[in-house]
Amino acid sequence: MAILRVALDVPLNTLFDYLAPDTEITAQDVGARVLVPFGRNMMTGVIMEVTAYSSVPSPKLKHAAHIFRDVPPLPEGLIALFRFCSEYYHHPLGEVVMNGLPNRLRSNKPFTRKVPSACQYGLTLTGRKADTSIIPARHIVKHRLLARLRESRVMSISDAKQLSPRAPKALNELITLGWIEEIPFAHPATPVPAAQALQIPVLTTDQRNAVDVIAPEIGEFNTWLLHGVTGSGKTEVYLRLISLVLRQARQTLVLVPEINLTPQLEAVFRARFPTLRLVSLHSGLSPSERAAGWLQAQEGAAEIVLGTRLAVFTPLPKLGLIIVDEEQDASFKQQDGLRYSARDVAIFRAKQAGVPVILGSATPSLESHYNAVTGRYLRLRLSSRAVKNAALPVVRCIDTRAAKTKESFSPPVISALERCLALNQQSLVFINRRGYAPVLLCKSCGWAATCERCASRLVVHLRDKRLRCHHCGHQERFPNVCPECGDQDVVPFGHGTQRVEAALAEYFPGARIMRIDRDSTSRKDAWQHMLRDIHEQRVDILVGTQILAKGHDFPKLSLVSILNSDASLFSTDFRASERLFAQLMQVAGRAGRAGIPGEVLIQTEFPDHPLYHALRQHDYDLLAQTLLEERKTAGFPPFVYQALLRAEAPKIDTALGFLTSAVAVAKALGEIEVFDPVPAQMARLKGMERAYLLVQSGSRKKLQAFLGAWRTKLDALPSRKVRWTVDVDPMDF
Ligand SMILES: Nc1ncnc2c1ncn2[C@@H]1O[C@H](COP(=O)(O)OP(=O)(O)OP(=O)(O)O)[C@@H](O)[C@H]1O
Ligand SMILES: [Zn+2]
Repeated sequence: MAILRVALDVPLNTLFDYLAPDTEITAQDVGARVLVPFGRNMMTGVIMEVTAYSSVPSPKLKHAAHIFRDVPPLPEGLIALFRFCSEYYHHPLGEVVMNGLPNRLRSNKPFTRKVPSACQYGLTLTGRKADTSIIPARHIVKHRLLARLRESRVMSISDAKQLSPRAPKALNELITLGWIEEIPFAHPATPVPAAQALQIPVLTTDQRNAVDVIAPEIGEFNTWLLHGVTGSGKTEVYLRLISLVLRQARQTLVLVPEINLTPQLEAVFRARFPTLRLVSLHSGLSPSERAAGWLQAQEGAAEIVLGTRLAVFTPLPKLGLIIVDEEQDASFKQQDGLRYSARDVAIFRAKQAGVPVILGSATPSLESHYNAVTGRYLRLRLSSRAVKNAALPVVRCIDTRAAKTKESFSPPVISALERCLALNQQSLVFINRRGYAPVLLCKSCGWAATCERCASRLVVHLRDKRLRCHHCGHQERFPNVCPECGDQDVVPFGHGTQRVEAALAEYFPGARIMRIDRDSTSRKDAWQHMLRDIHEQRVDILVGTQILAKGHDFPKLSLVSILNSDASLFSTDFRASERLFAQLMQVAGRAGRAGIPGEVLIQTEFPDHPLYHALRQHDYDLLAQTLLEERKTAGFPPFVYQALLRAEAPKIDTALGFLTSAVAVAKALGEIEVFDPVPAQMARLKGMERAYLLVQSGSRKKLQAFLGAWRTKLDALPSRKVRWTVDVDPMDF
């Protein structure tokens, strides 16, 4: 009887053998989900191999209970991708595979497909060209449907029923005729910016060049770095390339760092390709929506899959192109479980499929920049703004040692905001801290409210009178008196978005102010409404965190004020400068994108810092070169390859003890640089004490070989009460 080798969601680096439940097992069943007994429970896994032999003695082998044939098995390419991730990230294969599936497909129940309620109809190419007079005039409903579709391009079933109760029947007949097709995807509620909806712009010279260089190579693997200044029209380059891929009837995968960027991009794609079949995949979907989108991708029906990092594991049988927008963004890296970088997995995937991958950014990561310098990636530049007469904004530093701030605002920033209001233009105030104030302090004894489960301060949320931990979500009521000394003088200290919003309301009572951070956008659809209000100019001043910093295109926005970013200038994290620069360049890049001159004001006590200097000059290359030299001297990535062994335990000594044994094992394996175990920067998180151990090498191959051998030894170490994981190419320490 055939043996199934099954991947299960358990932290053991092995597959599990089961006897097949029936005799009709073939190699075709590789990739199918299967229900198996595991311990005392039943679990759903994925069949990775079908073989004739097992090393498990046959009396011990159990029968698998059931093979799900409700959806097609995972394609070979996806299984290969999972294997690659398991090997490269040294993470158990079963967890990798199951983590890559939508939740609904991980459950022990078969998947039943709901007919998508938001099904849409559109004209096919034949339908668009057809001579409607061949349909008899008495078929009024059909004529009405066709006329309506010529006008609005798509309609839902309820739109159709409004035309006539007989519309569903007429639609079906037109589908049979090949004039109309079903587009089983919901359309966004986001407004399409009018200019984009109507006309296709003439490419700028830089855009033309980028398209002309990439287009002939569209059938081949290459990593392209599309390095274009903010507002240079990278999206238009994507659109032109996507249209080539659509013509070949192949699929495009588009990855963005933030869920908030999906509606805008989705609207742009739909405006350009009205009958496009697009699915969005991100964490904001219900489990069945996500599973439905995933299956449409797997069936090849979705022409574009647009999503956040998890979308990199979508099955795409006809993959033709991958785009990673804002490739430098840290949110492409998963920070728990399988700690993968969606950008790096995307590159592997493109290579595997023999298709190009485009990394787009105004501020490429130093790794990608270095890869372009050394020729591993092919760089294309877009060096000016795309819109006629739009120039990069003027960036100025306001020295707050001279221009003292009041409630976060210096006089020059206040006057600039005033001018902007008077001109009826929009402005953006950037502060990278949500909540009202980052700390609650007792002025009498110096007590500060801290989280009981994390090594962090509690953030003051004044509106709901609560203190919140931004790391674990813990909340508590506001104390009326200091719990330490009983004094009543407990006050919020420092500034967050809510406090800045309140201060602005005092400064400008007549202005329409909108705060945009994770708190204000958490309600479903909130962001869509906010976007519309911004586009339709029902907002004067935006106050926001990094959510607002990247990717957005708000034509009426002319002023960006950055309130306080000095703290990151002197961080101990070697990536801090790179990140700060990217973030500020991105946020500055929101100003003056559509021809109104843009201005950026940075409040700082260190106006002479090289980072601000580079920012004023819009000189990415200069800063990148300086940072690369620093990294080279210090022996940091991209000149070395790193991995962290992370350990957590209820007591820090337990975690450090485990890591100390790991050091001994590592040193015995040799040929690798091994550092001392240290407590993590956030030493306590969610009640666990955390520490890590860094290993690195100048050769990725050597590091990989070492990690393979090390892992096996680590598995054998006593590790009671310790949870540990390997983090390859770590981003945070
Ligand atoms: N060839 C063109 N002619 C005129 N306008 C254009 C052209 N290409 C793009 N645009 C417009 O330029 C604006 C900026 O484009 P886009 O948002 O793609 O920039 P970007 O390169 O992605 O910038 P960022 O990195 O800041 O997100 C958009 O409003 C877009 O419609
Ligand atoms: Zn906490």
